[in-house]
Amino acid sequence: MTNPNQKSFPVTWDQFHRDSRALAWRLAGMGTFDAVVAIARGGLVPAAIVARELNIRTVETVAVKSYDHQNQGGIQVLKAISQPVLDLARNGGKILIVDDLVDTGSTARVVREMLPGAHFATVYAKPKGRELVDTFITEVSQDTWIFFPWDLDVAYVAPISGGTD
Ligand SMILES: O=P(O)(O)OC[C@H]1O[C@H](OP(=O)(O)OP(=O)(O)O)[C@H](O)[C@@H]1O
Ligand SMILES: O=c1[nH]c(=O)c2nc[nH]c2[nH]1
Ligand SMILES: [Mg+2]
Repeated sequence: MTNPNQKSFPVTWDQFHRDSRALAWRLAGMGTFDAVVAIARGGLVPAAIVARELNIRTVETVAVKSYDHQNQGGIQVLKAISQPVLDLARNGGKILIVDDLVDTGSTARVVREMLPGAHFATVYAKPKGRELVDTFITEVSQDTWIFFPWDLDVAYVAPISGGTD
């Protein structure tokens, strides 16, 4: 569960939609993208929102897993980028890679190697990985854990004063 040494940054669906739209607005000023590559699973939601806003119809996925709960393990590529999208990139197509966040940058580093000329965008960024991202919306400190709406439920919370109700 939650690491007590970390700050917590819970994000609602509403806020995530707003922040993803803000990312789309920022990207809209950067020309036309020929395809979006979502880093599954976390990148699927912002990629769908950005693709809708920017009218990008070619949507590809790459599946990379680096965390079990909040523990980082080795990077595993579970699904590679399809050949037609790699060919598009090789022939000069403009590719947008989208993920929900960059933390240590391990995931970003691996996916960037697959598509060296692509534009890498995330909604949130932590300092260690920030340099690997071309465009992001909100930075949080390295000791913050971002809780995404798909990992949350509505639940009781104890009062700040420490009482029980
Ligand atoms: O910068 P890093 O330290 O690599 O961390 C960031 C990555 O970690 C999370 O994915 P995770 O591997 O947990 O898989 P998920 O997207 O399926 O939740 C998140 O969605 C990013 O892809
Ligand atoms: O839900 C998540 N929140 C985070 O802050 C994070 N960092 C890496 N992977 C993460 N997943
Ligand atoms: Mg991920």
